[in-house]
Amino acid sequence: MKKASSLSELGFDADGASSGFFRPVADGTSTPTAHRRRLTKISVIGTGNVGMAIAQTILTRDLADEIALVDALPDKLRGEMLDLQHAAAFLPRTRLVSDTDSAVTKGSDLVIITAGARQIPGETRLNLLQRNVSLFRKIVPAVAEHSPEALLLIVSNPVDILTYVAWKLSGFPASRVIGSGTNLDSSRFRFLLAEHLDVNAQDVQAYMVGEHGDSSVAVWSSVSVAGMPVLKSLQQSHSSFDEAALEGIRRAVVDSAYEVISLKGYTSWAIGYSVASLAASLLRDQRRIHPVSVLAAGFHGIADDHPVFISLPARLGRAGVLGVAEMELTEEEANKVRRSAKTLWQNCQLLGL
Ligand SMILES: NC(=O)C1=CN([C@@H]2O[C@H](COP(=O)(O)OP(=O)(O)OC[C@H]3O[C@@H](n4cnc5c(N)ncnc54)[C@H](O)[C@@H]3O)[C@@H](O)[C@H]2O)C=CC1
Ligand SMILES: CC(=O)C(=O)O
Repeated sequence: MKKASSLSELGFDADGASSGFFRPVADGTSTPTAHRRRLTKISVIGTGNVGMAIAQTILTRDLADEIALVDALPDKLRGEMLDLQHAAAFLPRTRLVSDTDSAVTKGSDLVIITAGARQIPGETRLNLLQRNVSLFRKIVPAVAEHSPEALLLIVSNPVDILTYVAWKLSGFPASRVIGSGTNLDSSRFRFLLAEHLDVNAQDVQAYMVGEHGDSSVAVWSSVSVAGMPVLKSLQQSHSSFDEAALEGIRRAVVDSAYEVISLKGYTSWAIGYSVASLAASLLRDQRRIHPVSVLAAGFHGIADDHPVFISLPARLGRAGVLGVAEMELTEEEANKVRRSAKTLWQNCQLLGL
């Protein structure tokens, strides 16, 4: 049975401020609507494991005045909203709304899409393509209509292809359509290196670029700690850091997602933090550099007429992607990025968008 979740649903005055508990100052200027600043609204489409980890992290980081949640399952959706609302006494004030109708997202500054099928153990991200493209055909045009000025942040997998799909279906400029990409893979890479070097992962500069998935590329040539190139010193001190060892570490980064999925059924906490950090950089105009999925045509020899989204380090701010770093890659690294881009581009062409 649906129970009321607010006093107004129980028939009480909708506006507590008019209850007589507070009165405007004598000249009447302190009404509840006076000097209202523009509020920041974030919408999360899909309130499964990933969507809720993102919503929860955004709440604790105080990134939005309003969060709108959308899912196809009404009971689960309402349950998730209420559960978060009940933490109100411990969190910054954030209005939470939810609906199965994406009209609830109207006027969003940032729309994060996590809806869709996820991998079962052993499945690759690319296996999800057809199911999730069908969902995106329903979701993206509607959210774009409700929030024509929003930034779109895509998380559902395969994230690079779905970012392309969202770009096409929304009609938004590429600077406002971003895939969470290898921001997460790069954190996994930094974690492994930080453990080995016994330093804080935040002090390890290291990027995974290319596809968020099996063909992601570890940019060893750019790994540094305290401004010192890590690869050179590792190779000088341990002869075991040969090509095979480096590929083994890259593979460990890729496999870490599969391991978590085989152990708990899905990944959620790390992607929650990853996406919240992207939301902060975007909405707070931080101009931080994140490896995210961006329109990469023309970079690293990817053909200008191959519109494909893959991860490269990008400068993010309130307008979205403010620029893509012209990162120095070795010839081998650039070749791998081009190969990934070609495979993803071929997949995108088959969609006929
Ligand atoms: N890019 C990345 O780094 C990561 C991406 N993912 C991807 O995120 C996606 C979600 O994963 P989980 O949350 O674990 O899955 P989940 O199954 O827990 O949640 C998916 C949610 O989407 C909802 N949904 C389905 N159709 C919908 C529609 N038309 N409108 C609104 N909601 C709808 C479902 O009801 C469900 O609640 C998957 O595609 C997964 O592969 C997961 C982790 C990391
Ligand atoms: C599932 C997924 O894409 C990840 O955790 O990397």
